[in-house]
Amino acid sequence: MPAVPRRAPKAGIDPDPAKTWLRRAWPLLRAHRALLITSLVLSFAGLIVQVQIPDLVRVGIDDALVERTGSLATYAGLIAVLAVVQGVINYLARLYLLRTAYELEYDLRNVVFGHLMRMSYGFYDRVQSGELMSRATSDIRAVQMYLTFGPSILVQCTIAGIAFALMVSINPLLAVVAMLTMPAIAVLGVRMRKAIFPVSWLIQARLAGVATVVDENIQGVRIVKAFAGEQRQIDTLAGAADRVRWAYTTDAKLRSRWIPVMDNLPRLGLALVLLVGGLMVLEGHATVGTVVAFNSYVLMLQPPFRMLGMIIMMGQRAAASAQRIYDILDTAPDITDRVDAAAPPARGEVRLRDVRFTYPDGTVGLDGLDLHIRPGETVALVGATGSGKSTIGRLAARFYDVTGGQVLLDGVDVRDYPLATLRDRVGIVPDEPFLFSVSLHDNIAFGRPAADRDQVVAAAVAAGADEFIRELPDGYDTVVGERGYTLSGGQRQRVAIARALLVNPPVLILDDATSAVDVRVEHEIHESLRALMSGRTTIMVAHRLATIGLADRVVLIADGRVVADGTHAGLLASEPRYAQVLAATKSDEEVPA
Ligand SMILES: Nc1ncnc2c1ncn2[C@@H]1O[C@H](COP(=O)(O)OP(=O)(O)OP(=O)(O)O)[C@@H](O)[C@H]1O
Repeated sequence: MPAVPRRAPKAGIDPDPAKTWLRRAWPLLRAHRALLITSLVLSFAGLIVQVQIPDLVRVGIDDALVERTGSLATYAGLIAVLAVVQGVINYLARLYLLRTAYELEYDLRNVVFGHLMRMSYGFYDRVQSGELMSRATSDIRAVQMYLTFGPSILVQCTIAGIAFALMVSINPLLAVVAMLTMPAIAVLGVRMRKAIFPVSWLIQARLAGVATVVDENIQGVRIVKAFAGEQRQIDTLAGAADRVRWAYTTDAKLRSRWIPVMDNLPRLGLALVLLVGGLMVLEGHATVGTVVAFNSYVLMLQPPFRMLGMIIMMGQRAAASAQRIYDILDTAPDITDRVDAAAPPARGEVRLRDVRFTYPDGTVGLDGLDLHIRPGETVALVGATGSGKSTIGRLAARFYDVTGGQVLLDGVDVRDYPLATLRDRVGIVPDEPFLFSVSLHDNIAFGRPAADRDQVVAAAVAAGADEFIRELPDGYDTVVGERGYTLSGGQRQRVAIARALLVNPPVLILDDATSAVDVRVEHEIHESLRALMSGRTTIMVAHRLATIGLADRVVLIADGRVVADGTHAGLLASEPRYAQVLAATKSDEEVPA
């Protein structure tokens, strides 16, 4: 995959959980303060220009129309110029504000994703991916909106102060009359948001529900079809969609009740200004221009008062979203890296010493397991389902840390290796390989992005993948469908083996990695592995006799412990439990000679 040049996040979140959410977000805002302050200053300048316009209209009317002393064209021209200036300033203010918003969002997204990537298997065992997606999108958006639009709305609210000051300087009594409806607007604005807010939350939650149903059914479409579950799943979606419809309708009802009230209050304000202002004009205490200008001010004052409610609700939503984001960021990765530790020369010796391991949910994985695998050995791990075979590989690659005992690689505890070195030395191919929706070349080169085509092909040849890849329309450049579903199970496994081989690890763990490959191909893969990279330690979780036949040594695992160790023939003769496990695998294949 080509490296995309990117900028690192400029700042993160304050790590102190005792601080308020805004204080914790402060470093982010500070990192982008230049942009934000520029935008706010510009926005303020735009407001100053904006409040001048009604005043100019007032002077224009009184001067050019009533007194007939000034030139109408001059006033009209001046107003037009101010409008253009305000337009340009607003354009720039908006541009800077949006840039701040997206820069902040970029940082936040990278910080969250970077943290997610550092989290270990145990974390992903606990959390739900749908929930994480939502945190990574809508929660980040909610925080970003409040951090950038919040200050901007506050600046816009200052227009109320500026306009009021100007009105007082023109006509104090009329200024008070013009402001009369504002407190009502502010109070109703807050009430409206309070009424609508829970419903908008409900809409969000229910939309997420629909997304989960759609997502699961698209991911699991093969199962749905296999069990003819289409109609049932359509009904499930209809139920979820109905809940969204109800929430939207309730929202619409609330809005249609509140919005006309909010829209009509300003008209009451206009009527009051016309009545009181008109009487003052008739009595000679005000000019016609003043009444017209105050009309504009009344309209100009509405939005800030209306937005008060919005900003309060945005703040509440952002606080809840921020808390959910912080919950992720505050979860420290439980697999810690010893970046600067020195690693011994790689030989490929693996030793598990009285290893105990309990999964985060309390399930016992290994229970005092002792195992020594010499460099270059090929060992098959055999055992009933759930006996702990895969767990051994996961602990050797340090996807989890042991709860007791030690896993040693070349005599050094795996916890004392830099993680990158360890993962280079212990290659693992899971039984259900995951392929990315990129080309086969890029899938194979995932662990060595700089590898050239020859190296990729060599790995594919060794994994028995070259032949079928060449037959694909675009060969190695063929882009596989999501999760590699355009390939067969056996083909996906071979690509995954090639991916592990390209890294050329001294210890290779094949976790039932050839289960979907037919016996002949499996044999070929192992033959080429043997020939190509002799001296590699290979640990195979094996269910099939054919796979077991490739091993120098067989280790029988039961209840998280080693119960027997020897050759296939030896165990068959001496260990009844071995024969039982083999019988349970339902394999009727012969061991290759
Ligand atoms: N992520 C996990 N969270 C909780 N328990 C787990 C997890 N993975 C495995 N286990 C449990 O740990 C035990 C050992 O599992 P492991 O996957 O090592 O078995 P296995 O011998 O490889 O089985 P199989 O042959 O079926 O793959 C089982 O009881 C299993 O249910």
